[in-house]
Amino acid sequence: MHQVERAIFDLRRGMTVVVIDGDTRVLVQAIEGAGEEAVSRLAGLAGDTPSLVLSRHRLAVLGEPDARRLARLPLAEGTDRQRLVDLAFGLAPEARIGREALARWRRALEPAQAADRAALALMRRSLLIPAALVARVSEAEWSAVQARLDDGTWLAVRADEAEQCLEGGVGMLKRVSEAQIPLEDAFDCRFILFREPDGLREHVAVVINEPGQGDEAVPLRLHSACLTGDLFGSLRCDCGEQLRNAVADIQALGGGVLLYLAQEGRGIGLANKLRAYTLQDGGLDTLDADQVLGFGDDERRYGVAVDMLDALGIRRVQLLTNNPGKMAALAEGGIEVVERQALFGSLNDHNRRYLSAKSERAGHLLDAVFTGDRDSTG
Ligand SMILES: Nc1nc2c(ncn2[C@@H]2O[C@H](COP(=O)(O)OP(=O)(O)OP(=O)(O)O)[C@@H](O)[C@H]2O)c(=O)[nH]1
Ligand SMILES: [Zn+2]
Repeated sequence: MHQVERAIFDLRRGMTVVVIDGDTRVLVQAIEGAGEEAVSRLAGLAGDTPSLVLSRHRLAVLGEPDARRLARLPLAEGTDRQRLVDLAFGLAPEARIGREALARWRRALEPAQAADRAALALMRRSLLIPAALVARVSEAEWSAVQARLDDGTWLAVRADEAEQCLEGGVGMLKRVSEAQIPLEDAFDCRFILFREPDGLREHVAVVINEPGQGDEAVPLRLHSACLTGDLFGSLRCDCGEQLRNAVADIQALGGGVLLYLAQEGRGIGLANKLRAYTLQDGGLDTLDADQVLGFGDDERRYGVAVDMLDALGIRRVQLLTNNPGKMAALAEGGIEVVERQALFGSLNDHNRRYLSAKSERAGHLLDAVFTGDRDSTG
């Protein structure tokens, strides 16, 4: 897996990576940051016309009615950067590209192969826009490509290994360091840092009052990182308030655990969350904005949370959340969710639309926020 992690750094820097699947060798480049000449440059290096690998969410935005899987869109020679953006993550593709032309693009779609799936997995793990420029290396160009691999200019990764990178080595989380950190609302707190084996993400368990000694369900909060809300008190969401309320609630319950998970922007990363905010300012809601960028409603996975609970010896929990998806994910991971306790922030003019989309479209249990009955639990 070592090569995969290095490939992620290369892709984030805008470099080309080679994905190998048996006899198929594919040059891969992130769409984000691709220059004006990216398509013709990659065509020259590979000796073949590049394609664009798009997620099923983005394909649905392009009007593909039956988009269940990712697919590969062969690009015309000389496709410029603006057209790449129009296809990969731009707003209103039909208006930009034209109805007929877009239908032609859709008819040209080809099923994705292992190297294409690998390319998209690498983009997601890299927290880049989930679209990849790919080009099959021709026989004629293979020796030139091989020379760049041999001299260390480029890296090669195996498609099957790259495809697995989204799992991030679940089950191999490293417990790295810890310290006592008294908080305003909970004096006896221990912060324990866990690192994913590929070194890309770190998560923190905040253990309040050393719970989990008996059979009692442990009060637990899973909190996904939100830099803007947690740190700056952004009014666009309710995260900062939820974070502080969770600490106070766990303290009031006698102690428990807060897992602070590196899942910024429901797993799409801060760069993409800021892009999504700008799309929301143009009229989209929180879910549609993510879809325009090629993401699903919620890109989070909770395997690391289950691993952290395992490391802390916690099997039964009282979960502080309004999100049924978190309860289901823990149950799937073998953690018994004995009870749920609601946890609210305040409603304001800036987060009303965000919270109503979560309530109406994503099934979050937020009725009490809108009726003002903030004490209710479910
Ligand atoms: N993509 C995206 N992410 C957002 C937006 N607003 C907030 N977030 C992220 O949404 C996540 C919210 O995390 P949580 O509060 O733990 O989870 P939740 O799904 O709201 O569920 P509960 O709070 O447990 O009820 C954080 O990662 C935020 O960064 C948005 O408009 N778009
Ligand atoms: Zn937030």
